[in-house]
Amino acid sequence: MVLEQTLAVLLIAVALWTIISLYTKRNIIRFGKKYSHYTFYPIFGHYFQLRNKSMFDICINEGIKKGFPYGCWLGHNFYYATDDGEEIQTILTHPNSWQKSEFYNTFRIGAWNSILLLPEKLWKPRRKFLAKNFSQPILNSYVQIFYRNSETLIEKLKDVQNKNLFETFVCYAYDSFCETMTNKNYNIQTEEGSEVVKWIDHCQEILGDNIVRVGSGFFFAVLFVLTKTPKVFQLFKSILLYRNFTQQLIVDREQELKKNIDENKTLLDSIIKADKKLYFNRTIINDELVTFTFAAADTSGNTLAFLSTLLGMHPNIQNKLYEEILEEIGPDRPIEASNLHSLKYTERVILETLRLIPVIPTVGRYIADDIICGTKTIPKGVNTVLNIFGLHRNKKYWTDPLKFDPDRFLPEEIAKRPSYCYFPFSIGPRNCIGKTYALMNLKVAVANIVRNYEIVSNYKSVEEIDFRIFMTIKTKHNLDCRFKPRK
Ligand code: HEM
Repeated sequence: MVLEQTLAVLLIAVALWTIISLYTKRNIIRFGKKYSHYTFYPIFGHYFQLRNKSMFDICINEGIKKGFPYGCWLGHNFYYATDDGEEIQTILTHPNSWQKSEFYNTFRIGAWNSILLLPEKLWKPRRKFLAKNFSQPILNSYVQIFYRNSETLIEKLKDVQNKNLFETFVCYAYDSFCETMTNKNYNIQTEEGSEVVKWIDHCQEILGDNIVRVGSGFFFAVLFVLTKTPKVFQLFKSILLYRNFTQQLIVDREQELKKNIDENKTLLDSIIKADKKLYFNRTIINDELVTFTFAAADTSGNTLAFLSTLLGMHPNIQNKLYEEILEEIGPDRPIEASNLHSLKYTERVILETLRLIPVIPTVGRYIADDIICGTKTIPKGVNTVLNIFGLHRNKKYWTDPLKFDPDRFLPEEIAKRPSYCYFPFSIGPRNCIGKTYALMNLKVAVANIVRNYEIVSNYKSVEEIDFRIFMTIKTKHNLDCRFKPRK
């Protein structure tokens, strides 16, 4: 009797929730009809049609196959995906879209309270405070750290051959970033530390493969926990191990600061010493460090793996790059901050890599109030998926988009196209805080790799590369990319 009554109450509650939710979302349902290709079921949305699809399928492949813009319902959350530059620019710079799309909530499992996810009011002071640590003189002082770690990378590349390419480069990026944070080298490239990279990759793979199950709302997330318990266990284990690693960085640095109270050199120092209104406990400091280490290292490391492969596929571009590096720096001189500005071709190669394979392929914003985009009004409550990957390959803006051509970034070529067709670091208030840091780090690594190795790859086209994504982009297979010592 009690069971029957409980079930009846539950059913009534679900029915009521469904009716209220559908009523409050009636504008979105009307809007969504124009863009979705599947039948919408109350409670489930497009769960049945999409549940086995990965994040890459949903955010990118669906749009490529069926055309952008398109929409889908994950439970009662509607997602609108676009690859139109003007729309993307309007949304990213609009005051009604400060908040991140619902799918970012999956990131909360690892870092609840970081700059990436904070609501506008809390985000503003934190961003202002953190941005001070990215001034040009501070970044210049990091170049010797990048260079020292790139020397270790050169050694590691001797025996990387095809396998673990992402791991090798991401480890380099972790070593660099952790040292700029703590003034200490964690030897992630050479010691057991590379486990850190495996844990974070594991989390991305599980979440990327199960995004529909995890991102369709509370009921489906519970269903995911119940039906995929071993995966959930692995996910939480990896997150915990990763958080322990970043926690150790904080403890180590705090001890250093106790020995020398005047020291205040790094971003982590300023977070540790910050006004307690910004970072009021150790958990929040760790949330920030989890976000920063991941945002800095996974992005830069994956970009280096793709850039090397693209150079291997294009020997002419590689030779031109090699000539610039020999001319501007020489075959074995240490790379210094003053060298970086003159590496113009190197910069074009990096920018073109980030066009063809943007390491953060989509960003998302929640529409807090109606936004007018040209002739269309995107209603309040829509989650947008702003498809940087699609934008960077959109034929409306790029001729022969799959061709790797760094000269697209010559100043005269940039002037010919609209400013809104290239956003690898996003734009607007919540753009990448580490853009200059990333470009400097990448330049040092690329210059050192190319003057030491000739890179070879057998791919004929980027279409041979099969991608997978969660927050960042990787591949489903090892990349075909080999490094032959130049001397
Ligand atoms: C190739 C390298 C990189 C690329 C392509 C990249 C790209 C991006 C993009 C597209 C966003 C916007 C994300 C969103 O809207 O949800 C972002 C945000 C962010 N990036 Fe980067 N990033 C790179 C490297 C870095 C580095 C080196 C750092 C740190 C030193 C960093 C720290 C961050 C942080 C903290 C945010 C969140 C900013 C905020 O919400 O205020 N990134 N990045």
